[in-house]
Amino acid sequence: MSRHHPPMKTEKAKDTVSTLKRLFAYFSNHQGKVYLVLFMVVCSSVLGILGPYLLGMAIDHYVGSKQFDTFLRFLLMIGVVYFLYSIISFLQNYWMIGIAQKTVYSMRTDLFDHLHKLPIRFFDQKQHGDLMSRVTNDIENVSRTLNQSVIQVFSSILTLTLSISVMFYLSPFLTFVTLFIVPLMFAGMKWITKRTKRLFKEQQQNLGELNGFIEEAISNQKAVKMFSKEEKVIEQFAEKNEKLRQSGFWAQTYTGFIPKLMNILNNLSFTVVAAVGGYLALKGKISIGTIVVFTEYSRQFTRPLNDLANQFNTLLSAIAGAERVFEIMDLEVEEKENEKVKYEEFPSIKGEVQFKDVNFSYEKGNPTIINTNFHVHPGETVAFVGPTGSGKTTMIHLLSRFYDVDSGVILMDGRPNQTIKREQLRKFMGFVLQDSFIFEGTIKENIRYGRLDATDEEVKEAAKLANAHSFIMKLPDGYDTVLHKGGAGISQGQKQLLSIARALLADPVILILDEATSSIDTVTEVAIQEALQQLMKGRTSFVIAHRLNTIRNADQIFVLKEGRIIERGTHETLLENRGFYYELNTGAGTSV
Ligand SMILES: Nc1ncnc2c1ncn2[C@@H]1O[C@H](COP(=O)(O)OP(=O)(O)OP(=O)(O)O)[C@@H](O)[C@H]1O
Repeated sequence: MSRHHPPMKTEKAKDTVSTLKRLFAYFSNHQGKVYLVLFMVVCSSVLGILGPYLLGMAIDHYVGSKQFDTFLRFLLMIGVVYFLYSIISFLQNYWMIGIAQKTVYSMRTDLFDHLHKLPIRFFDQKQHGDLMSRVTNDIENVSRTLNQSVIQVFSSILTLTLSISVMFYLSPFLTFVTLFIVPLMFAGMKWITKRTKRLFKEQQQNLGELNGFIEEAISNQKAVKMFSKEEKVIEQFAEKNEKLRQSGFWAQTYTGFIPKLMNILNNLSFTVVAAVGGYLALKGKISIGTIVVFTEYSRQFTRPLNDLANQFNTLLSAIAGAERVFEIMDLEVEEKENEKVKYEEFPSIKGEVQFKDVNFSYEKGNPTIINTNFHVHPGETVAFVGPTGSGKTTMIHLLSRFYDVDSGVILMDGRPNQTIKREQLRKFMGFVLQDSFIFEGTIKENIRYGRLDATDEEVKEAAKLANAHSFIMKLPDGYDTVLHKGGAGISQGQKQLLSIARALLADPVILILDEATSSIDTVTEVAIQEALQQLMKGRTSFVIAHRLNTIRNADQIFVLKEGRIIERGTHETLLENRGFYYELNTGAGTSV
């Protein structure tokens, strides 16, 4: 079956407010701590404002009235204020990191859980690297922002409000002079952020695409080498890498403008405040202490604006990341499609399967399975044969409800399969697929995957029935030999024997078998054939058959062509008919 990658769509501008709301909803699970952190932020902001104010008072007492004692008392107070400020700042960050980590932990769990409930259709269409990028990069982005930015944004807003209030109290005129840079800042920031939001999203999208490509290139290394496509792959990689470089370059360049712009405005504000303040002091309108408070605040006050501007970008990229995460979480889960259906409990089934007028298409207007009818009795073996693309794998997809029919019905023991929960349905089914699924773990664990509560003895029993025991015993650690992902280190045939053992252990009522096409040495081939006979015994078996032996033993053969069953019968009757099946067998047509 081929995997289809639709071209990446350019993403629409999304709803920032609702994304933020959803992010905050995650916070509400830790309400107590959030309030505590907010309280601390208030304390640290007040202390941060108090420091310069006290410094101004100290200077006025010293310079103005030469009261050295009071001056010293003020200095001591300043020391205490800054000490408390540091302690509280540390604690607020400590608590915030705790909240942030728990929040992203929940998001990651929710996303991963949701991914597992999504229909196969989604995975068939989505680039895996892009998904990986959402589970890792995007969540990491959110995590980083929550760790650092949220507190900064809050404390910046508070500091701004407080410092402006104190400035007004001290000298409204000088406050207006200080505030003249604010509109300049906003105008500059707006100009920059308008570009950066789009660029950040582009950068993340390009990163997702590149990751997808890398994942594919690495997992298909053999094929790449076999077809000598290294250069082509490197070329494609370079193209995607270049795209990422460009979007990264522009996103970072524009972001880099922000601190520079702030710096210029900062210095400008400082100069103006010093000049106008000095003039007012000379005129006796304000004290030297007030100028000190203003110059301190003008920095205090541009710093939070500065921080806000810096954090704004981090926030934007985190919001873009969160949006991408929520996008996946909003996709409909498999079961939800049929919320209206009343599910029936099925303790067991006999294995009778019926297709009634089944029609199905992956894409509208392009039917893949057309008007299909058949009836399979419990314990029968059915072989699907037909040229490539004729719909054999799709039949398996429908049987296992990876996809649901568009019209018609599939009956299991006489009941529509859509009234059986997928999870339960798949418990009745066992799968032995072309690409034997081997994960990193011991042989024992790999076989036990079929039924997790099986004892060691049962695992061994299944391996014996599957003709796998003897090769396992020849491995250095026997059943405890560790296999690597994909089963590197053991042969194709041995992998198949393991997956047969796994299926035997699961003891399904219905067996789905996608026979491997790869040729295997005769001894292993015989072992596999025997093991399969053992496995199919007494079960309803659906086989995408490639081996003549399997086809010959089938009770019913369905010959598929372009989504229709065009012939059906046993091997002998079909050969006698001298139709399409006969052509396939004699090699006149496409091979089976
Ligand atoms: N996920 C999918 N999305 C869209 N079209 C698909 C998808 N999977 C398969 N198809 C298309 O449906 C048709 C039937 O595919 P299917 O995989 O069932 O064929 P097959 O008989 O199993 O072929 P093969 O012997 O090559 O595995 C093909 O035209 C294929 O391109």
